[in-house]
Amino acid sequence: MATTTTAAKKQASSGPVLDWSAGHGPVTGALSATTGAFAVATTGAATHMPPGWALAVGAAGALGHTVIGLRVRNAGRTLATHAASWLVGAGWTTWAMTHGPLTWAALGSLATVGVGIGAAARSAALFEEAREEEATAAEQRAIARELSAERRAIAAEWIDRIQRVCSISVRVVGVEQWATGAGYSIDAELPPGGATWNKIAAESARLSADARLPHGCTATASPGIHQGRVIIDVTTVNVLEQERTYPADYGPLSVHTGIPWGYRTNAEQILAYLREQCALIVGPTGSGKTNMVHSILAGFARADDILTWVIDLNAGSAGLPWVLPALNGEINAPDGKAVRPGIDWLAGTYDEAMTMLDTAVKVAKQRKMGYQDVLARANTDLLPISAKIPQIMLVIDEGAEILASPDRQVRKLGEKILEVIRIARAMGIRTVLTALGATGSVLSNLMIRREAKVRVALTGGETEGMDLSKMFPGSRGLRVEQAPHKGAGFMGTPESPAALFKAWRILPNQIREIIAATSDRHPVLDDISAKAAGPAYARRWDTERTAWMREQAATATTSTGTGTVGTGLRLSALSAKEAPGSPEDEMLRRFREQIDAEFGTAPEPPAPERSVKPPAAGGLDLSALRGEQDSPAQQAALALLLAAGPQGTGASAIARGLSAEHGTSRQTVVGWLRDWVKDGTAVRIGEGTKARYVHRQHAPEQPPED
Ligand SMILES: Nc1ncnc2c1ncn2[C@@H]1O[C@H](COP(=O)(O)OP(=O)(O)OP(=O)(O)O)[C@@H](O)[C@H]1O
Repeated sequence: MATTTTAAKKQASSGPVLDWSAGHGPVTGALSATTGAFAVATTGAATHMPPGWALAVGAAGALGHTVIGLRVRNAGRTLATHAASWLVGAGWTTWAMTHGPLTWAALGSLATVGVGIGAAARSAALFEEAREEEATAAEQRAIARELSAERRAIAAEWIDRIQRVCSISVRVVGVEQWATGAGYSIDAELPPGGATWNKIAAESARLSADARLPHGCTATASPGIHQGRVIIDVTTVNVLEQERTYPADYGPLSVHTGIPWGYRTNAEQILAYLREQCALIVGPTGSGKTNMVHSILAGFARADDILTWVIDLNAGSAGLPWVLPALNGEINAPDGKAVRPGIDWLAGTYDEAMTMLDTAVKVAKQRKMGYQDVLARANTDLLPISAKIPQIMLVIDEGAEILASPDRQVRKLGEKILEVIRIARAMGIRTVLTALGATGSVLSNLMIRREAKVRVALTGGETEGMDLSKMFPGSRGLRVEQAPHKGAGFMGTPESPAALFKAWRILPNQIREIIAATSDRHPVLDDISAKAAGPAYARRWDTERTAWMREQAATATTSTGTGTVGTGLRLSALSAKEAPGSPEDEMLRRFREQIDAEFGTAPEPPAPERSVKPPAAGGLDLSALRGEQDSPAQQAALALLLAAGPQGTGASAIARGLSAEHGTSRQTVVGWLRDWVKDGTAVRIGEGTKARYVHRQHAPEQPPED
């Protein structure tokens, strides 16, 4: 109450509040003007107000609106309308006060004034709207003019350049600047007289030099919409030089929509379509192959219709970062649920790899029989892959080396890999093989040539043994020197011709993020397949079958002495010696139970199919070495280690040395080396695939004994 009185007093003392900027439409404006004028006239007449006052208020109103109009940049015409409305209103009020407002003449003329003001205001508003639209259009025209001026300049520059370098007079039809900002494409018409696009393509290097493009940028010509047109893609920023991390969007993917494997020189993603294709990735040591495998596994983990099975006989380094954080319970899901590993199965030993490949063959055969009705209904011979019937992607690190191995045992694995490739395309099992090199023998295999058309060659500056023409038959102008950066190389798929590309850098923290983000997205093996896969699959996380993972972690702990491995994962919990029934055993058992209970990855088998051996004390399954202790092969291996001197050697080199005489597998040698490190015979230097073993006689200093 008090407030209202104060406000009323304030208003009374400061006079009527006039809001000059208050907005009115044509109707409300006219109404407000006429009712206001009528009110002033009747009150003025009743109170004998001098009529000149109304005129003064009108003049002030006209002035006030004009000032505000100018401030908001109204058109002159709008200003005039507003001012005129005030003045006409004021004129009528003055006249009505003199002659009496309550006469038919006064009321009639007021209505006419109202309609007049309304019509004027309406036309002013329309005019104002049109004026605004015109201003926006003019602004857009200016931007477009600026853009097309830039495009016209590019077109003129390249018409001259192509004339100068290739002696061809083209007519540029369009210039498209890439949204990524890494360059532009020119669409040009070739002159009549038989000029072809490849004439320009052949001069790519000279055109790039003439355009003064930065190193690593290219001008590449390709066919246009018909044979008389050419598209020239010009990169102006060398994105292959930059380190780009795996995109932070971990949204769902599908085998049908393609899985991004990296990016092209125009910074656009390149997708691998693997429903029917297998893939081959070649990269020498240090080229960024392991990193690329991780970014591939990231894509597979994001898909809701892919189960990833990994074989990595090289101490499981490709797969472990996708399993251990979940296995160790290091990642907490927000809802407290168990987190599933980022891959569905990891084989790090020969036996486990064989089991996995046998299972894949069984699944493929069972799917062929069990899904006859589904195939008939969908009228296809390609099993319709979905989250309910997932695709199995077998990723085999250094799989090409397995195929080309001289070792008889390893070759058996190779034969199984080829069998999977041969029989399982239609049934949704495909492979990704990596290779250190040795592609000649692998690519001469008809099965690989035919089925693995998604190909990657990571060069990382390595020129030795890189035969790009074998990897990408039919593509010209690919030179290893074009991709000198780690993680960069060439990629070609049936959909996208071989060209430069780079894999994203992916670090352990992103792997952990992806494991967490995708945990409840992974599909479950369909019942028909799970039945075929049996206990071999259902028990894949059993203690004795994952013992090697713990051993791997323990070895890494011993060698670094810090409780962490190169991947940055905390493995100290696994480094302790365990006996059956130890906390680690218990943890693994609980992990498996949780996985099965939460996700029902497979039906619980009645009894294990394989003979399950209890893990030896210390958590190591040494069965592979039983009967081989101090065998001639082992003695020969020790001799090779000694002969390697302070430089040391690795498991592969020793296995190669033994292959002719003993045919020992690399995996067996890995086991021996591991034992020798434990009992102090050898010292391990370096990490992961760079690890070397030096005989203690040559070791620079003995590791401290605890
Ligand atoms: N896509 C990439 N972008 C930037 N740097 C990369 C990329 N990939 C790899 N690197 C760099 O190269 C190094 C080697 O990568 P990676 O371990 O993947 O190679 P590799 O071929 O598997 O070698 P090795 O067999 O010796 O382990 C990495 O530590 C990283 O510094």
